[in-house]
Amino acid sequence: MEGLRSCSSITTTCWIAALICILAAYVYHRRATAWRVVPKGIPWVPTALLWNKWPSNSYTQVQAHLRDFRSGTDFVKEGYEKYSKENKPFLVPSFVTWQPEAVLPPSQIRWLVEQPDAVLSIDRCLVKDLEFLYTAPAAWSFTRPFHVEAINKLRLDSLVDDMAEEVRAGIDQHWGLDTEEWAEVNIEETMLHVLVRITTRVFVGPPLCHNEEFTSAVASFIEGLSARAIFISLAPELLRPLVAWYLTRDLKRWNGICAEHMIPLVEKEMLHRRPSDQKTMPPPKTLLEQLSRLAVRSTHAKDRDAFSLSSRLLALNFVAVHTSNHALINGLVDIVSPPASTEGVFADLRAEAERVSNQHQGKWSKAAIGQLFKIDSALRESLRISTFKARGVERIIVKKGGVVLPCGQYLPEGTKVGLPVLPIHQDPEIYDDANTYDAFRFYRNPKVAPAEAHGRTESPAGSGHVELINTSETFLAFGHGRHACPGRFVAAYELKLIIAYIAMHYDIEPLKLRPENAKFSDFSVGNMHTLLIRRRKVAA
Ligand code: HEM
Repeated sequence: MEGLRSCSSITTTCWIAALICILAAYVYHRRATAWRVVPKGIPWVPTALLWNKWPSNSYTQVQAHLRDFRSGTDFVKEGYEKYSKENKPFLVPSFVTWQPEAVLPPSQIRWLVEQPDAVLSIDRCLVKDLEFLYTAPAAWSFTRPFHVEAINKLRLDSLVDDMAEEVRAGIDQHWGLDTEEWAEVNIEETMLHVLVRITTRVFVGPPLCHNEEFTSAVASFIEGLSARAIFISLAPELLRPLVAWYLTRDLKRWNGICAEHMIPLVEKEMLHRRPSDQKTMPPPKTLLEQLSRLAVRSTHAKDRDAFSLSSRLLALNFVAVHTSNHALINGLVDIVSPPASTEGVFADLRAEAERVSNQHQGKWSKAAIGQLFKIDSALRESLRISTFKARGVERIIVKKGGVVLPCGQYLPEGTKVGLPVLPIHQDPEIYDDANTYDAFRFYRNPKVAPAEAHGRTESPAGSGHVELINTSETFLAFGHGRHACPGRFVAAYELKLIIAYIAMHYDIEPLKLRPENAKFSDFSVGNMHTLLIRRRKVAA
């Protein structure tokens, strides 16, 4: 009897413990998913799901997020035609973050980019999309995002020589010097290493940028981060810390290797660049020097932490190389595929690069790069038509109580908002023959897009050339407004130098068809594209 009673009291205790665990898990889950805000009163795209229902309940929302994996870009295009043209926002699912996004119409671009950070936050968005709190936690331990200021302050004219040297050494190494045999190269893999070379040269300078242990840790971190971020965001909230701990072990190791190399440099910089020293010191050249100089001015210990600064530099390396690599893969493929390949675009770019290089005695400078108008246009056109993400200029509403859009729609705090970037870039009402890659569209056509008049720079021929780095409401590859990509000037220099070098020194077998990119959610990325290349004999 006594035994039975104690057995039943153990069972009761187990039940109570289980109930407490379930309740705790439920509370944790509710709190952890609270950021996934679903605003009310906005139409969803896709409009037709199973049983023709909008994603109005959890089950149909899960379906929508799953369908986004295959059709994310189509959803944005569908919503653009159906709602954006009527100046209305629409809601799309996301397989990557599982947070719906309110896509605002073009008529609200100005409103979006003019909102202060206390209303719409780009940082919250970046941190969530790349799961930076798990993938690069120390990089976000700061009170002020002065890395943007540091990038803006880079004196690129003093870095052109260094960048050109890395372009030459990197491409020679990865594409080879064989002038007899054609070789097959994977653009993504080879260009990643070239871009890591250039970026580390700009970020940390020599000799560290030539240290193999350091650069291979940087490359591994860059290659490994995105996929891990996606897997972490797919994990159930409850298991996420555990999954993230497991998946980020290598990222932490690579971060540690990089930190070991960077911390002594950061500390040395900070030692020598106290505010009182700064007037007498030569201007900083690398991003590490810029960042350290801004860090010592901060009154917050967090901002001056050397490990956090080195992690921030590594995270920036990821942002810089990852985006530039997509731009470069698409740029190269667009240039050597029809219609550009049948129009002799590559030969035109070669002629321009050789002419400009000869005019400047083979020495690249800010002025010389500024004369590569056709290369500039070919790259901008590729970013227009082959934008690697269909939605962009994304922000999270951080204002307590939410915001009211210019159309009167209320969006609660925590809602993610963005713009239909790809549909705008491919809208025939904005760009003539919008679905065709027209390499010299921005070089020759002064009426390319009326809204782009702002910030336009004229080419010597007065052709109304619109520069790669110009952002506008109709060209959003670098975002637009206050948070437009601060690294686009660096990117423009490196991409133009790379295309010029390739055009001058390599033949590329034209492709018969533009190879398809890999598409998932609203992403469209290079799909291990390969090229047949051969070193030219004639080039000096
Ligand atoms: C072709 C190459 C690149 C592309 C297409 C690109 C694109 C973008 C885009 C679309 C944004 C978001 C803008 C917005 O939401 O308004 C952005 C932000 C940013 N980019 Fe780039 N980027 C490129 C290269 C770089 C490079 C080389 C660097 C660093 C040197 C860099 C650093 C950043 C930073 C720090 C931000 C955040 C800006 C902020 O918080 O205000 N990017 N970039």
